[in-house]
Amino acid sequence: MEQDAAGKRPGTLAIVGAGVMGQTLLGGLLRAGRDPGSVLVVDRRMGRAEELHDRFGVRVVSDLAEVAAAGTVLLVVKPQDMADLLAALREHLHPRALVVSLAAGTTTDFCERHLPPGTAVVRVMPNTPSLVDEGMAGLAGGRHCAPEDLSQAEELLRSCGRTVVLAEKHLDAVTALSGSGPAYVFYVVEAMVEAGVVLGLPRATATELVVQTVVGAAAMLRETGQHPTVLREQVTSPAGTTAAALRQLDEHKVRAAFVTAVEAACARSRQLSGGV
Ligand SMILES: NC(=O)C1=CN([C@@H]2O[C@H](COP(=O)(O)OP(=O)(O)OC[C@H]3O[C@@H](n4cnc5c(N)ncnc54)[C@H](O)[C@@H]3O)[C@@H](O)[C@H]2O)C=CC1
Ligand SMILES: O=C(O)[C@@H]1CCC=N1
Repeated sequence: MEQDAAGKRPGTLAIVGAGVMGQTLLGGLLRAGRDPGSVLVVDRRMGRAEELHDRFGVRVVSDLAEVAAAGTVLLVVKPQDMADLLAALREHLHPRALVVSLAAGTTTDFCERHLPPGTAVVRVMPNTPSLVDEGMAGLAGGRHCAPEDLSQAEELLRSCGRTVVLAEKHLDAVTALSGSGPAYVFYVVEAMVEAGVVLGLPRATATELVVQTVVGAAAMLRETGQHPTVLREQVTSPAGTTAAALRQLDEHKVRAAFVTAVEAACARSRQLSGGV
């Protein structure tokens, strides 16, 4: 966001937390053309931060005081670490800083209560396919967040995938669906590969068959725009093999299991807002 001359938001971006998601976002931002010199990475594990310096050429520090130079601060630590981080960050935040939190279950209200009054906060729920620029992120702005702040956060996340802006009350559902979603897909892939091995296929062949099937099915969903039910019916010949398999999935209540699993993830996201 462009501010008046007296209070321009600095262009430097700080990523606090260089774990799985921090590295994923960093990679996406650099692939999208961001200058490594404009990115500062902070992690309390110095060894980890050094790895990222060697790999990406970004500046890496362990001292939160350095974040004061950054106009945009991405918080990518575990939800349980957020309260301590926010308390430590408070005195080091640039007065015009935009804070973008990626912590599951952590509300903008929680962040705002720990930060200087009036701080613009955006809550984001990304997912790991950002690693291959196929991420999906849901975003919601906090109380002091201007439309320009939200656009700035969206632009950051668009460097590695798609974005959707929605009311914060929906972010626990987003967390349960697309945040955790890649794990459900990997779980299904694991189960299908195991089935192939049971049927006597070499594991590598089973894996190739399943991975390409999942990629192909996902591409069909996106490219045809057809409803999944229609696409499923196209595969299901009367009295054929697919019908025999789907009957077993229904008998084992797999569809219902998915609904209750996603509900459990959503409930857990809500619980995390209490810091537990
Ligand atoms: N892994 C995933 O699929 C997704 C994770 N998230 C969210 O992203 C956040 C990070 O998750 P991961 O990257 O998986 O965790 P992680 O454990 O891999 O990384 C967290 C990093 O934060 C660092 N850290 C913790 N406290 C710190 C502090 N006070 N100062 C500096 N560094 C600190 C840790 O040393 C660690 O390197 C979580 O809040 C999670 O809910 C969101 C969407 C997807
Ligand atoms: O499992 C978790 O808590 C995080 C949030 C979404 C994906 N991983």
